[in-house]
Amino acid sequence: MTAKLLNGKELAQKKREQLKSDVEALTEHHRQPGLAVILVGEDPASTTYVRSKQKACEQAGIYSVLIKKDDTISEEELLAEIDRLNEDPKIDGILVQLPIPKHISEQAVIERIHPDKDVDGFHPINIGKMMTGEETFLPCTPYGVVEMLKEAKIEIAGKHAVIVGRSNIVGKPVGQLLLNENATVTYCHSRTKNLREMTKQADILIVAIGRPNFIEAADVKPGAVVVDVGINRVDGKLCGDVDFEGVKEVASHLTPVPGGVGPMTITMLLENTVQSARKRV
Ligand SMILES: NC(=O)C1=CN([C@@H]2O[C@H](COP(=O)(O)OP(=O)(O)OC[C@H]3O[C@@H](n4cnc5c(N)ncnc54)[C@H](OP(=O)(O)O)[C@@H]3O)[C@@H](O)[C@H]2O)C=CC1
Ligand SMILES: Nc1nc(=O)c2c([nH]1)NC[C@@H]1CN(c3ccc(C(=O)N[C@@H](CCC(=O)O)C(=O)O)cc3)C=[N+]21
Ligand SMILES: [Mg+2]
Repeated sequence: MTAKLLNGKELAQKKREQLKSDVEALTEHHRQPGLAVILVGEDPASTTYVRSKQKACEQAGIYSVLIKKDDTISEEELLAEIDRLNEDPKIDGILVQLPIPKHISEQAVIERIHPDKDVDGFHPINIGKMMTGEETFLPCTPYGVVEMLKEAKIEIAGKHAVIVGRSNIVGKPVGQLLLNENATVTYCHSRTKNLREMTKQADILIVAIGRPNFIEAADVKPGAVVVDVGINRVDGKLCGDVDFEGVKEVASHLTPVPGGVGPMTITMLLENTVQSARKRV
């Protein structure tokens, strides 16, 4: 068996074309959507991601500002910057690139962003709305994963989804979104016993741990849908948390890294920004 590729890059491109015309219409009739990205420090991976977000905004016609801060910035100064953007009428979305330096509270920063400009979907109010199924900004990576499954017409309702990883930005919310779509959800993490027995029971397996090639063919049920969220650099090359070559022989569908979930994350950020602009007019 050879898995069908879930091509995130292609779907991301298609969605960005649609967004581009939505942005044109908004700009013409109301106002150009705007995104502010705050980057603290000079971590090379973060710098690269932020650059791709900016490039994507530019291509879609979204106004974007990058606010670069030294990694010695105080929490107070960073919060004051967020206050300023909360008030700025040109800005519909605010994103603080994570991780941030340890002397600044991540929770304080996330909670300072006005929930109506929280295009990452990380604010507790928006997380609460996601849990109760109210309309809100959905976290970009989980949102992108669900969009990819829907595009491929993969049935979610009634399926057993196993999530490996329970971070606030990926694992927990992706499980919640799949639950909202009526999947039966199991979470696995670093304290899970017999993890590889669990993953073998998944109809839909989502892996987000940051361990290169952790999930192997023997951990996957034949015919399962496998979504690899992991981004790892090994000898200067990108790879996921799933052993692509092995798993593609047992899975029915599989995301590549790069070109899978990553480009969808950025596209859903653009979507959330446009959604925010629309609500503001
Ligand atoms: N493609 C994309 O758009 C995105 C990709 N990523 C990538 O996804 C990966 C995960 O990111 P993120 O969620 O932020 O990571 P975190 O480091 O915040 O969380 C990792 C999670 O994986 C669990 N874990 C770690 N090692 C193991 C193990 N050996 N067995 C079982 N569980 C384990 C941890 O368990 P515990 O809670 O018990 O510690 C934790 O829940 C990274 O590679 C990251 O780069 C992240 C965001 C977006
Ligand atoms: N506030 C905040 N919001 C985030 O959404 C956020 C964050 N902080 N911190 C870091 C993680 C990681 N993340 C990625 C986005 C795009 C790709 C992506 O485009 N990946 C490409 C490859 C990129 C490359 O070549 O390095 C791909 O998979 O094809 C990856 C990872 C968003 N994150
Ligand atoms: Mg994390």
